[in-house]
Amino acid sequence: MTSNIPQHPDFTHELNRLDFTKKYIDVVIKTSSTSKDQFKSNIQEAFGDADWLDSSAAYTDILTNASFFEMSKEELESLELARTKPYFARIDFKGKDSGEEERHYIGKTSLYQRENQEQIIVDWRSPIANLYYEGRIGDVSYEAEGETYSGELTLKRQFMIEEGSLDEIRDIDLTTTDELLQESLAKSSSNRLTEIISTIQEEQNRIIRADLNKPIIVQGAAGSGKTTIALHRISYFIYNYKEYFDPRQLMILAPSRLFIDYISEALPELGVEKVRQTTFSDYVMTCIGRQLKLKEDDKLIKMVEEMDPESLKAAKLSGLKGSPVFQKILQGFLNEIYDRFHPKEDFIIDKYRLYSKKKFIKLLTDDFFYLPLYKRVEKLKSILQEQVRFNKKMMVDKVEKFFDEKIEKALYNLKDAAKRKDYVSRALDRKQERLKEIQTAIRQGVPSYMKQFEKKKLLDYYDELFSDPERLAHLSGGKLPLSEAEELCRYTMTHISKGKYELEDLGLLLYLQTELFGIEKHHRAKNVVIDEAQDYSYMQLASLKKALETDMFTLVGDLAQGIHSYRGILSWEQIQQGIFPRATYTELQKSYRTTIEIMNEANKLLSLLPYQFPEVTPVVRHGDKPAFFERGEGEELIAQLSGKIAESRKEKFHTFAIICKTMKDCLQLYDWYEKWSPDSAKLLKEQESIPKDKVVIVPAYLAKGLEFDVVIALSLNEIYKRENELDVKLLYVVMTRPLHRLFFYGRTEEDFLLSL
Ligand SMILES: Nc1ncnc2c1ncn2[C@@H]1O[C@H](COP(=O)(O)OP(=O)(O)OP(=O)(O)O)[C@@H](O)[C@H]1O
Repeated sequence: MTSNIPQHPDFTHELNRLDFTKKYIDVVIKTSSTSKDQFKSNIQEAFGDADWLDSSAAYTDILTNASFFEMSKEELESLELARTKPYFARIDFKGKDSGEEERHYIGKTSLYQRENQEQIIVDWRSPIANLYYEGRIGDVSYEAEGETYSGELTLKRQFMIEEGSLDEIRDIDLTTTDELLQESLAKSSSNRLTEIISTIQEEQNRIIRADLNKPIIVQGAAGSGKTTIALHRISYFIYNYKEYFDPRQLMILAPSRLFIDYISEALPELGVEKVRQTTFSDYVMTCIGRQLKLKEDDKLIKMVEEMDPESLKAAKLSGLKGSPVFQKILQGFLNEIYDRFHPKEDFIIDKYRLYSKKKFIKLLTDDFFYLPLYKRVEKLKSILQEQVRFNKKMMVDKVEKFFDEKIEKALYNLKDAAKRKDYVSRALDRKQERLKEIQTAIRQGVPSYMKQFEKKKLLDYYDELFSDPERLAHLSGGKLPLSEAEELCRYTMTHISKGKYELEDLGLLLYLQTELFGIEKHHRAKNVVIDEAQDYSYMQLASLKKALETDMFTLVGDLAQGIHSYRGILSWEQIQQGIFPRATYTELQKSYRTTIEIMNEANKLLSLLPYQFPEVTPVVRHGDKPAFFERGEGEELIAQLSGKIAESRKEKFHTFAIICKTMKDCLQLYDWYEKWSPDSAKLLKEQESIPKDKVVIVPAYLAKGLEFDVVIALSLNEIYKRENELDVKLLYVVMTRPLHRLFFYGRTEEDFLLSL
């Protein structure tokens, strides 16, 4: 790698190029906000004093071929964002066939010179930009629109551009060991996901650009960039499919609203702000069309705080509702419901058989089976209505004809006038009666036939499912013992009878909703990204796939951080085999977030977990070793913490979190903060945004997925126990949150399973 700045021989050339690009962007922005007639004078104004361009062909081109600008609002917005840093890299590629050397400047968005269609900036998501991420100097190839282009990569150059001015140029070979990455990682966090487009690594790039028509499962170590990659993959997807998909058809499922808030700032930068962002529970409620009261999800908290056997039991029971056995149970349950929709009689109106039950059942179980049950029934109802409409005239005509003929005959045959009159009058009455009868039969035929079918609501069916343990055990085909079924029914009925549901119920409700009533089309996303996927249960994922009618999922997660594993995923294999057989499985073991010293400590915890993952490899970046301090109480502790934070602020760190094992400890600490250092800390509860200027106090289970410059792991009343898997996972989460510094404050090192 060379980095001789600013003496780099091309520095002036690149400076001019940057100047040209910036001015061109200005013209584009200005022109589109004024009018096309203004274009020429804008150009002259912008480039008038640029003597380096005077003689260049590009300048003449611009002036002579001024053409109409058509930019969408989105294009314009991204161009405005790109003004201060139009590109970050350049690659030179010499095509084998053409033999010509092409220069490509890679940035966040593309920009064409409208006059000659030459690219001024190439989008990072374009096929050729892949060479920047994957290619090394020498022979390379890339694919675009099904064709392979071979050639030689002769230059790979990075630009350090800040606020529109070129600071430095570096020619590199591999992106993996570049200084740009080191510098980017060394920066302090502003609590938000940072921009990584210029430093995306090869293994990450492969996931971002992996086949967009296939699901992908990523097991990634803490800090390996899962969240970041997931967002970039969406951005890549949008770029590639912008003509086919509206971004609103894509969906990000985040673990909490707090997390959505955390990622939301990164979204517009990537052009993915229109993507639907929601949580699993909000999404299910949208699909079922009603707001359910959710039982407080306190199982994890109780398990952590009290270790009480009741919570353990509850967790186990709820966990069952997420396990694959429930797919079997639900399918059996649905089959029983379907059977109840087999009519007992043919559809007869008056004495006419308009539709046979056999045909009805065939349509129900065969031709229309692709539809949700109640939609099938609706369809059948309209078929019957159609039959009635079609035969109505015939039925009425027949009655009329019958009586008219009778009357005619009487008029002709009966000689006695009085008798004839009497007969005719009775026949006319009878005719009216029959016509009335038949009209009523016509009107009521369909509704009364349909009455034989139940009309229940989703929640009624859910009640039904958990009201009979014997049936539940039977439906499981022996996989759920009766004793467990009894416990599960009792447990579930206790809360649903009060109108309250727990997260574990939602997956099953979504499944039933899909099969019985269907999901409205506009709620169905075409492509779904799930972050922290390890916390999803098998049934949640199976239901989502069914509801969305697609397997186009990007699942990213880390089993080592699976603190909800009582209900979550135990192995990716099971998910791949059972739900996403087309999925590609990838592992990321490199961690970008934290320093070697911190990662080495966190890695020690992995050996206490039952997974066979290799140790996480931190990207080479050093920092201070994590340190332990014996803590004081009350005012003394607050003084200790404030001192440490002030010290860190001097090191130019901006974001600080004190992470306790439990909310109880957090509350205690927050109390002390309020008393001894009011207004300097913020206690983070679910669904709040993260303040940038305060020290954040947060329990471990809520800190998952977040990152801070400096993390203080604090133990007041709660310690982490080696023998408890959940404790180890929680501590692992805590220790992998910091970017730069990690401190422990407690009574003894062993309380944090440390031997520093
Ligand atoms: N290629 C990269 N270049 C620069 N920074 C990167 C790169 N990859 C990841 N990072 C940074 O590493 C940090 C961790 O990324 P991210 O939060 O996406 O990881 P994660 O795998 O989701 O972590 P966790 O499992 O802890 O939630 C972020 O600060 C991110 O900006």
